[in-house]
Amino acid sequence: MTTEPTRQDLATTETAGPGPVTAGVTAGVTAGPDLATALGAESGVGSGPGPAVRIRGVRRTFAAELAPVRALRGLDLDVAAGEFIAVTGPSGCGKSTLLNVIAGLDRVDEGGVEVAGERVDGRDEDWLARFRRHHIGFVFQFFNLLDGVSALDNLVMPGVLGGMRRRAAESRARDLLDLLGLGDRVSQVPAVLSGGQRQRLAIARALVNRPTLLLADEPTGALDSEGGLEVLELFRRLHDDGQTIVMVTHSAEVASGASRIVRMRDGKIDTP
Ligand SMILES: Nc1ncnc2c1ncn2[C@@H]1O[C@H](COP(=O)(O)OP(=O)(O)OP(=O)(O)O)[C@@H](O)[C@H]1O
Repeated sequence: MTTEPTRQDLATTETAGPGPVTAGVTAGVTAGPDLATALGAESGVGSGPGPAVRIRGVRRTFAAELAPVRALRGLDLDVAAGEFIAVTGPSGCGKSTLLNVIAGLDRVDEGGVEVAGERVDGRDEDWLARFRRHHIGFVFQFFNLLDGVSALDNLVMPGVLGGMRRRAAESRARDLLDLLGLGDRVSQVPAVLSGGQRQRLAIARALVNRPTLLLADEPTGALDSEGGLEVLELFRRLHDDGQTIVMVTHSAEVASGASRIVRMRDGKIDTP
């Protein structure tokens, strides 16, 4: 049976704070004082006094041929607004499922998920699609870019879908491409870009609608070490400018660039 915790259940539980930044890296991404402006006023703010993400008692079990797979087993997690957390843990411990649940891409069987002060679990698909458009930027391991269209249009399309007029979306897209060191690539298709450039393009796309929360599932997993460090450096800049980021990674080096490392084991948080 599914049990629904009330908003009060979620709100009355303790909130974890951000930890120290543990490491720094350098890479060839264009630095710029305008990044905070480009991100916009909504970035990094859980649009309310509470944490950006608040998860309580979440369970998610998948049907499987042999036996049900208990991917999340009563998981609790808080992410403060402006935090950059790295989620690590062995293969199959539930990291991607956790991201999907935060984004409302997967449902929960039990427990509660709040993002930017809004209850996400138990919503219908239309509500979730709208919510994601305004609050969530998702970065995937294999980029998930539109192959047949230019770098610019890869950004303009989600901007227009997010409610911007085409001209405004184009202007925002150009700004982001400039800031992420892709200003000379606007009319190129993803296929001619390097892996690192494709991932930067995917990050730019995720930022178009000024998301409250940037979620990244193994964003450096398909890149060589230089490309991976570039992406990490970019995340650190975004974090410095107030962007809240939850990143899943297998790499200890990449994880050490986050402001807090959260370890998962057997569908739960191992280190709160
Ligand atoms: N849609 C699904 N249907 C069935 N089982 C699933 C589904 N999604 C995930 N699982 C299972 O749930 C468990 C957790 O999967 P998840 O992808 O969240 O783990 P992970 O920690 O991200 O793993 P990895 O590090 O290998 O990517 C795994 O055993 C996986 O096979």
